[in-house]
Parts: sequence; structure tokens; C-alpha cells
Amino acid sequence: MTVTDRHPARPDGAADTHGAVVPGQASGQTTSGYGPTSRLRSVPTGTASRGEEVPRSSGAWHEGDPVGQRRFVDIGGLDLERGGRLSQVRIAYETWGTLNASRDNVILVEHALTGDSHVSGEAGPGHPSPGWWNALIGAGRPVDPDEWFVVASNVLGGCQGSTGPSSLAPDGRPWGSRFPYVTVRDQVAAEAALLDALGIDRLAAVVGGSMGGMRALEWAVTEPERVDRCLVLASTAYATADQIAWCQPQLLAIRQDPDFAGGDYYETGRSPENGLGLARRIAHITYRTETELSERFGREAQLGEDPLRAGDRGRFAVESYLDHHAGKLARRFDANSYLRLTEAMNSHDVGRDRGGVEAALSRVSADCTVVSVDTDRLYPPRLSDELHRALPRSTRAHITSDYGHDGFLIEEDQVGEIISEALAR
Ligand SMILES: CC(=O)SCCNC(=O)CCNC(=O)[C@H](O)C(C)(C)COP(=O)(O)OP(=O)(O)OC[C@H]1O[C@@H](n2cnc3c(N)ncnc32)[C@H](O)[C@@H]1OP(=O)(O)O
Ligand SMILES: N[C@@H](CCO)C(=O)O
Repeated sequence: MTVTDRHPARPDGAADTHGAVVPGQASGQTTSGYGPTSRLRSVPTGTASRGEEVPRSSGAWHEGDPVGQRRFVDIGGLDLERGGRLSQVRIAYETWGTLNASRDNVILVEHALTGDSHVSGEAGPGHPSPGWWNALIGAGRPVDPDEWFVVASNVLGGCQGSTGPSSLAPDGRPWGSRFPYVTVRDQVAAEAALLDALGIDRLAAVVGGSMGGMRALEWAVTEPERVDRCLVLASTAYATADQIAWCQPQLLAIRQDPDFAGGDYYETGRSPENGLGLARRIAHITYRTETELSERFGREAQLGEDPLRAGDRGRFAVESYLDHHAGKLARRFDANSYLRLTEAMNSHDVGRDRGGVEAALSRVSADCTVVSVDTDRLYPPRLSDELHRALPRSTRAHITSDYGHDGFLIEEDQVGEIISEALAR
């Protein structure tokens, strides 16, 4: 295999620290919006109300108008699957296109673990990163807003505008450690309430990868009468022992960071950025492939560094690469959200309390497309095969990629083709 070097090693890699904190930013002065000093400013201030009007003409999406599109809906209280209740839940969402008169052109796009509602568009105010499926939505692209009304929300438990651990609890203080355990089913229930509030009864399609694929599938099982098509990419019907095992050291890395403070770090002036960065390093290795890392970085030293000098801070290029991804996530993501969302992924099992996986999947009436990445070591293709076999109406599709699990984010042309075919059926 020859891995295309899409991102040559950074000559300025020294800008990435070994820890997650960027030079010049003392711990507690993160720019992420979730650090203790800035956290309160991160709480969304949009005018939210249940039943707010779906944007029609003003909501029409057009290229070059990517920022400032996020909206918020207060869906009220939510009883949780594992007990407890969130009394006030806010969901952040974005839309592209226009809801048609018969309200049957809606596509719900579900983001993965650290994604958000910004599926398409530039980075900018309110959006720390550019759209994570930029090539898929837009005029002449697989999901054309002239035809489809696309909705994407930030997941319950997240940190990009929807209620999560960094939001304020009713007592006016951050939820922190008090934020309850939420499951994928709770997240889907919150999304269903969002769509109710928007006056959307039916989904022409729900599509998602990885953790987003879990929610897409859960939609098709929980609300079969509302879902016409379901596309599940690089995902599974249940979290496996191997997936849960990879998550455990990530959870421990965050919890054992002294700055975690039991989850109540928002008001301490510090945050567990090192633990979050370590979690991202572990996770990122599972998102890519052995061959990609070996061919891309080999045994190269990071420019200007010497990894073979004992006691020095010299790094191999691949170490610098992981440091970079660690720092980047720690600047844009909240550690408590990472914990709660990881726990939610671990909870995923469509068969729980439904007589098992096969019985649960037999309820699905949607036209399903089950997609795997051939080199995915975290969500291996055999899990997609199992899912495909158990679904009553399913098409099996394959992404070929050098990049492993992240192929569902990187191979946009292949994903686009698969989505176009599913929407044409
Ligand atoms: C893109 C977003 O984050 S959108 C927000 C929502 N995000 C998501 O849903 C997914 C989160 N994102 C991801 O998982 C990843 O960013 C992906 C999968 C999209 C990126 O995949 P790729 O495009 O293959 O990027 P890759 O893994 O090669 O990393 C490239 C980065 O590593 C840096 N890099 C490469 N080599 C080195 C090195 N030796 N030392 C330090 N940094 C390095 C590059 O400069 C580049 O930096 P930048 O992203 O800040 O520009
Ligand atoms: N790279 C993805 C996680 C893998 O599904 C993300 O950061 O959301």
C-alpha cells in the first residue's frame, strides 16, 4: 500500500507540545471555550423556544454563508433510560435547504464522537472547525439543498451548544460531575423532541458514521415509522468488548488527571487537558491504520528534534503528529463531554431490553445501507456484515481506504456516491 501524504510532516511541529496545552496558554487559559475562564461564555445564548419556526426562505443555505447558522431549541425535560431526568434540555442545530410543503424531504445527519452540527461550511464564530462532511452538502453535491432539507444537531451530552456537562444546571452552576449517565437512546429521544419541535414527522433519511451511525440505527429501531432510509457507516449494532476496552484507558486518562477534580473543574481555574489529550492520542491510533502510520511517518524524527537522545524532548514525527491531534482536541472539546459521550457509545446495544439484537433489528422498516471501511480496525467490516444480515431491507456498501476508521470522514467521494445511490432508491 502506498499512503498518499495528504499532510506532509509539519516543519513547525515544535509548536505542538508533548502535553495538550499549547505554549503561551497556561492550563486554565484554553481557547476552547470550555476552560474554566471562558466556560460560561460558551453557554449558548440563542433565542430558543419550543416550536420555533423552521427557517424557510431565510434558512435557505448558500455557499459562503456558513457561520452564524446555528440555532437552539429548548425541548423541555427528558426522562433518561437509566434513570433520572434532565429538567431543561437545549439542543443546538443547523439546517441547509428548505422544508418542502409535504415535509418529506428531511435528511438528519448524525455526527461522530467529537463532531458537531457543523456538517458543512467554513470555520468561524460559533464553529471551531470547518464542516466535517464539507464535500457532501451543497449545490451539485450528493445532498443538494435545492432538493433536501438537511438537519444536524449537536448531540445530548456534547459541548457545542446542546445541553451537556459544561452547561449550567438549574442551580446556575455547571453540571460537571452531576451530569447524568446518558445512553444513545436518550440522545435519539432528544433528537426526536427536536424534530417534533420543528414540525418534522418523517425522515427521508438518517445518516451517520461511528457514534453517529449508532444514533442513525437507533432511530430506525426506536422510531421505525418515522424513518424511510437509514445509512450506518463504520458503526455497529452494539459496542463490542474490543471497543469498550479501547475506551477504558481513555476514560481513565481523563479521570486520573489531577485537574479533573472529580469532574467539577469548571470553577477551579484548571481543566484536565492533559488527560483529554492522552485520550485522544489513544483513540486516534485506533482511528487510523498501522500501514498508514508506518508508511507516512516511518522512523522519521520530527524536524529539528532527536528522539534518540536520552532524557531529551526529541520526538519521532509520529509522536509529534499525535501531540498535534491531542492539543487540537483539547482546545476545542470538553473533557466531561468526552467522558459522557464515550460512556454513551459503550451503552450502545440495539438489542437491550428488546429480546436481543436480531429481534430489535427485525422491527426496522427503513431501507438501510450498511457501510464499512475495509481497513477499519475499530469497527471491523464483520460488524457491518452482521448488521446487514439482520436488517430486513439492507444494501451493503464498502469504502476502500488507506486510513482506517476515519475513512468515513476522509473518503468523501466514496461516501458521496453511496449516499447518492441510497437517496435515489
Ligand atoms: C475536522 C474537524 O475537526 S471538524 C469537527 C468535527 N470533527 C469530526 O467530526 C472529526 C474530527 N476530525 C478528525 O477526526 C480528523 O481531524 C480528520 C479525520 C477529519 C482528519 O483527517 P486527515 O485530514 O487525514 O488529517 P490528519 O490526521 O492527517 O492530520 C492532519 C494534521 O496533522 C498535522 N501533522 C501532520 N504531521 C505532523 C507532524 N509530524 N507533527 C505535528 N503535526 C502534524 C497536520 O499539519 C494537520 O494539522 P491541521 O489538521 O491542524 O491542519
Ligand atoms: N475521528 C472521529 C471519531 C471517530 O469516529 C471524531 O473525532 O469524531
